[in-house]
Amino acid sequence: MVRSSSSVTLETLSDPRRKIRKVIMTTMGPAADGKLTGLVAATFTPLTQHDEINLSVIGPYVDYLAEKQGIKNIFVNGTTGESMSLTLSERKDLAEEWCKRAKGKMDQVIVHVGCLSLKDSQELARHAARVGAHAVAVIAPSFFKPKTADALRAFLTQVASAAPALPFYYYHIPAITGVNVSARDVIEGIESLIPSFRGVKFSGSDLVDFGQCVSHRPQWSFLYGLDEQFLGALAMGAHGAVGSTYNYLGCDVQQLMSAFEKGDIVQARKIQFKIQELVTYAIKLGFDVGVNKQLMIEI
Ligand SMILES: CC(=O)N[C@H](C=O)[C@@H](O)[C@H](O)[C@H](O)CO
Ligand SMILES: CC(=O)C(=O)O
Repeated sequence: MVRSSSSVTLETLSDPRRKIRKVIMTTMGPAADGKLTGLVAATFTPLTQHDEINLSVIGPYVDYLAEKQGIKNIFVNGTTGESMSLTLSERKDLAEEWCKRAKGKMDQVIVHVGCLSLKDSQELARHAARVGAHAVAVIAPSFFKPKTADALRAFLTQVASAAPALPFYYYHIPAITGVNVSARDVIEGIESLIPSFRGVKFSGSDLVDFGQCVSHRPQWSFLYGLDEQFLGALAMGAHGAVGSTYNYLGCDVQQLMSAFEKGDIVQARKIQFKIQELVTYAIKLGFDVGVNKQLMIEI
């Protein structure tokens, strides 16, 4: 199993030298109707030095995100969480621990349950509902790929049917899945198949597709997933963002959103440029989850 080489440890998460930054809440706070908005941190999976999942870090990790990064929502077992390299039982243990520890501290815990196997995805969706997740998200299967929007909708529909009471999000990440069906095509008529459908975590670079999703159903949540061009997505009407860098740049991006909302585009751009520089630097280091975990430790 290939997993990230560095792990987030209890010590690094509670390092007293870590600068305590002021938590800035923006007007993109929790919506009264439960609509998912604002920043969502895509959490890392803490591992021990022996490559076992390290559940003991999750409690302090939640506190750190809430208190030091102003994060109110988490997306667990996603790309950043290395879900596709974990076993089903590890994913279940992690989902349960995140939900337990986030109770009363986070507004929403979204559990990614996508797998190559439909049955595994359904099992994880049922489990997420049982352990108190607020929502589930599903990525397109990427070995035998759905070639049409219909085929992808059919897969998503069957997963959603295993947890019909939970809000459901499609996780669009074409660069990794190789499934290049536009998100706008995927969401066409999806509410009649998945009544619990609530939006898309959009980790593609195509802002035309993104804009067309937002304009099609502005009442759903369209959350952007390329942290380095979030400002472009905000201009297209993004309701928030899900990303790995919000683990350590949460406060900075809250400021970016506040600046955008106030119309201070120069300030918003300044913060976005900084994030672009950081991501470009990380790419030069061979940006993978291991490098990303290291950034969280060092920043
Ligand atoms: C592939 C991947 O991990 N994407 C993340 C979420 O979708 C992003 O948060 C990126 O880590 C981030 O945009 C930096 O490229
Ligand atoms: C960024 C994100 O959403 C993920 O890691 O799944």
